[in-house]
Amino acid sequence: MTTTTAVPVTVITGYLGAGKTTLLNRILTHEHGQKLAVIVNEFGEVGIDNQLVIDADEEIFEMNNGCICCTVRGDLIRIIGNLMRRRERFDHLLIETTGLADPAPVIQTFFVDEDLKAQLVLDAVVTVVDAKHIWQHWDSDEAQEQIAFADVILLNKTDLVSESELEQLEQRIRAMNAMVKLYRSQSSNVKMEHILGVRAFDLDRALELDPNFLNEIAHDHDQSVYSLAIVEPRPLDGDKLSRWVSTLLETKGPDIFRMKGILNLAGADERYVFQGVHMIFDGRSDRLWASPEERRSELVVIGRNLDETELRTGFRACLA
Ligand SMILES: Nc1nc2c(ncn2[C@@H]2O[C@H](COP(=O)(O)OP(=O)(O)OP(=O)(O)O)[C@@H](O)[C@H]2O)c(=O)[nH]1
Repeated sequence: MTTTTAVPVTVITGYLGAGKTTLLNRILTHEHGQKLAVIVNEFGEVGIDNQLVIDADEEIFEMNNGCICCTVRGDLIRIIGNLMRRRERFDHLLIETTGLADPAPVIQTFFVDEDLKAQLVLDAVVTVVDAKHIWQHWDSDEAQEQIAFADVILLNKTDLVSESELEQLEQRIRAMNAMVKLYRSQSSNVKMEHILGVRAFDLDRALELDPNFLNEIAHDHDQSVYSLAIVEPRPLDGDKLSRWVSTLLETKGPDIFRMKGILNLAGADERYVFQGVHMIFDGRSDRLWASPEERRSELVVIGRNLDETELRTGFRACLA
C-alpha cells in the first residue's frame, strides 16, 4: 500500500438522527486546511441530506439509489473512481453512510478492491451515537454493528442525559468494542484531530488498547456483541495460525466483525500485524521487535455470539 500518496478516507456512521450530518457540517466548516471530498449516501429518492450539508467548496457526491451496503461494490467504487480522476482537488475523502447501513461492506471495499487499495487508505470509522436514544436501538443489528466497527465514537447529545447515564453507556460500549476511542460531544462538537488523521487502520498502530483491557477480562457476556483479547507470550506457529484463522473466518466470519492482532511468530524477528473485517483480512510483517521481553501476541476479536473458550483453545493450539 502506498500510504504516502494515498488519500485518507473517513467513514461516518451512526443510527438515524444521531448527529452525522451535524458532524459533517462541522468538518466542512472547520479551518483544518484540508480539501475534502464528500460522498453522502441517502436512503430514498430525494437527497434531503445533501441540502442540509452546508454549501462549501468541497465536492459532494450523493448516492441515491438505495442503501450503501447493497450497492457499495458497484456504485461506491465507480464514484470513487470518478473522484480519483480529480485527485489533485482534494486531500481527504469523507463518506457518510445512511443510518440504517451496516458499515462492513464500505470498510471491506477498501480492503478488497485492488485499485482502491492502491489509491486510498482507510483512516477511521467514526460512529456518532445518540446518547439519549441509543437505548431504544440496542437490539438493532445496524446499531450494534456501527458500534462494533467504530474506531472513534462520538457520544453525542450529552445535553440530554445525566452523568451516570453517560458512564453506564460508555461502559456498555467499551464492552462491545474495547479498541474504540470515545469522546463526548454536543452537536457533534469534537476536536478535528480526533476525527481526521486518526490512522486507525494503519497496521503499525494496529493495537492501541487500554492496557487494562488486555490484562483483565471483565466483560458482560450477556450482551450479544462484545470484544475479547487474547495475550500470549509464547511464540506461534505461522502455518498453524494461518489455517486456524482461515477456518475460523470461513465458519464464523459473519459473526466476527473485526479482528486486530500483533503476533509473535516463531522464527521471525519482526512483529506480524494483521486485521480483518468479517471474512476479509490483511496481514504482514511489521517492524522488528524492540527487545526479547516485549515479544508477545495480542489479539482482539469483536463480534457477536463469540465462543470465548473455543477461540482461546483454538489460538493456543497454534503455539509453536
Ligand atoms: N439536543 C441535541 N440535539 C442534537 C445534538 N446533535 C444533533 N442534534 C439534533 O439532532 C437532529 C439530527 O441530527 P443530524 O445531524 O441530522 O443527524 P443524522 O445522524 O445526520 O440523521 P439522519 O440523516 O436522519 O441519519 C437534528 O435536529 C440536530 O440538530 C446534540 O448534541 N443535542
